[in-house]
Amino acid sequence: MQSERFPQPIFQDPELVRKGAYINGEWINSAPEYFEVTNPASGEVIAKLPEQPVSEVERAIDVAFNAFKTYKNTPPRDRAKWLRNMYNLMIENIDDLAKIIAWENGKAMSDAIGEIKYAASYFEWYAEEAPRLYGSTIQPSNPNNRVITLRQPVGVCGIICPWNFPSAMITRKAAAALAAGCTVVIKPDSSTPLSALALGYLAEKAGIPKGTLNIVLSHTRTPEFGLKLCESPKVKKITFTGSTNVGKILMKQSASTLKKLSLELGGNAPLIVFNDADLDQAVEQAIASKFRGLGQTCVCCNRLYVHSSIIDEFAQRMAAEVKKFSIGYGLDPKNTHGCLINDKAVAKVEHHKKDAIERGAKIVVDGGLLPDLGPNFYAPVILSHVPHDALVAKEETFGPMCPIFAFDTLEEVVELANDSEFGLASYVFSKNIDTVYTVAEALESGIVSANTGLFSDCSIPFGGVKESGFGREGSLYGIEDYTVIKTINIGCLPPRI
Ligand SMILES: NC(=O)c1ccc[n+]([C@@H]2O[C@H](COP(=O)([O-])OP(=O)(O)OC[C@H]3O[C@@H](n4cnc5c(N)ncnc54)[C@H](O)[C@@H]3O)[C@@H](O)[C@H]2O)c1
Ligand SMILES: O=CCCC(=O)O
Repeated sequence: MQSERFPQPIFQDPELVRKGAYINGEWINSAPEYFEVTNPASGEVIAKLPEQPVSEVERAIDVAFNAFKTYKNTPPRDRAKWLRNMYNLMIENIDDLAKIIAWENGKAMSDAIGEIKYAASYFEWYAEEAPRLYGSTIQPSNPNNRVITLRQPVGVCGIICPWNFPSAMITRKAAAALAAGCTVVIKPDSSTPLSALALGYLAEKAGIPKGTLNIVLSHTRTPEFGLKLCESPKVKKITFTGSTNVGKILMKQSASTLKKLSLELGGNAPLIVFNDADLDQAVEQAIASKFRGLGQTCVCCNRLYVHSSIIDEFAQRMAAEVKKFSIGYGLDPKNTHGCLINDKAVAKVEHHKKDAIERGAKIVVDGGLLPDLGPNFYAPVILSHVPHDALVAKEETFGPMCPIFAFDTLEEVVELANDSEFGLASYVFSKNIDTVYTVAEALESGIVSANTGLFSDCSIPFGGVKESGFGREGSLYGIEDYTVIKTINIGCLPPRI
C-alpha cells in the first residue's frame, strides 16, 4: 500500500483515519461492496471504504430527521460549546488532518495546513454566531395586532461537497447548519472522503449529539444518493459545492419538494491589472491566487487581463515566480505545490493549453506534464497575448495554466470580464481608488477582491451570482441560509394603555 517515493503519512492519532460511514453515532465499516480511495500522487490505494446501498442514505435521513426533533431545541449555548470543541479538536489535530488532506487530495502540506485552519475557523465563527440568531418585531397596520418573527432551523440538510477542499467545504456548511439547530447528512466526494470521516470522529469527541451529523459513502451510486437527498420530503435543504452542471441537476431534482438550496458552483475569475498597479504586489498576489491548490480552487483567477503597456513585463515576472516553485509529493513539506487530483484534471489543462496556443497565444513558460514525478504532476504554464476567443476565456481550467490577455481601456476590460456566464470572484489591481471602486461596482461577481489575490475568510460572505450559484456561506449571513423566518401574529389585543 505504500512506496518509498510516496510514503504513507505517520499519524499521531491513527484513529483519525476512519474506514467506514458514520450514521447515528456509529461507524459502518462493512458493506457488500467497497470503493477505493487512491493517493493522486502515486495512484496507490490508500483505503477501501463501503460502497453503501441507497437504503443507507434513507436510514441516515431518518436518523437526522429524528435527531432534529430534539436538536432544534438545544440551547444555543450548548451548540456553541460543541462547535467550539470542534474548533479546538481540529487545531489540536492540525498536522494529522492536514496529512490526510495531502494524502488523498495531493495538495502541498502548506496548503493543507492552511485548509485545516480555514476549515476549523468556520466552527469557531459559528460557535460565536449560534447564540446570535435574532428575529424582529414589526408594527402591523392593525393596531390590535403585534407581530414578531423568529428564525428557526430549516430542518435536515443534505450536504454534498467536492474534493478540492475536502475539509473546508464541509465545515463551511456543517458549522452554520449545526449552529442554527439543523441536523445534517454529508456526502463527501469519493476521492477525498477520509477528511470528512475524520470530522465525524472529532464530532463524536466534541459531544455533538448522535444522529446530528451523519456521513454517507459512495462512489458509483453518487447520483442516486444525490437524487435521494433531493427528493426526500424529510430533507428540507440541499447545500452543494461543485460544478454548475451538477448544481443544475440537483436544482431540478429538488423541484418536486421545493427545497431550500444553496449552490456554490463553478467560476471563471477575471484578474485585472491596470498600468497604475503596484506591479510587484500584482505579480505576488496573482501567483497566490492562480496557483493556490495548483489552480484547483473555484476562486483561482482563470483569466488575467493586463494592460497592454505592461503585459510583457508582467508575464516575465510571473514566469520568474513560477520557476521558484518546488513541485512534488504534497506530504513532503519542502514542496510548495503538489499534484492534480486525477487524469481528467490533467487532460483539461492540456486541452486549454493546446487550444490557446493553436489560436496564437505566446508561450512564456511551457510547463506541462511531469511524468517522472507521477501521472498527475503538472508544471505551471504561462501564456500571454492570449486571443479572446480561446476556450479558457469561457471555461474554468481548474489547473496550473495562467493565460494573460491584453486590454487597453477600463470599459473594454469590464466588458471582457463580464462576458461570462459565471460570477463568483473577480480581482482588480490599481492604486487609483476611482478605478478600483468603479470597476468593483461594475464587475458581475459575488466577490471582488482589490489589490489582493487571497481573501477567503470565515468572516466574509462567500458566494456567486449568475451561473456560479446562489446563497452565501460564512459571515453573519451564512447562518441565515439554514433558517426560515416564522411570523407570529398576536391579534385582538385590547387597546394600548
Ligand atoms: N463556489 C464554490 O464555493 C466552489 C468551491 C469549490 C469548488 N467549486 C466548483 O466545483 C468544481 C470542481 O469540483 P468537481 O469537479 O468535483 O465538481 P462536481 O460537480 O463534478 O462534483 C462535486 C460533488 O458532487 C458530486 N456529484 C456529482 N454528480 C452528482 C449527482 N448527480 N448527484 C449528487 N452528487 C453528485 C461529486 O461526486 C462531488 O462530490 C469546479 O467547477 C469548482 O469551481 C465551487
Ligand atoms: O474552491 C472553492 C473554495 C475556495 C475558498 O473558500 O477559498
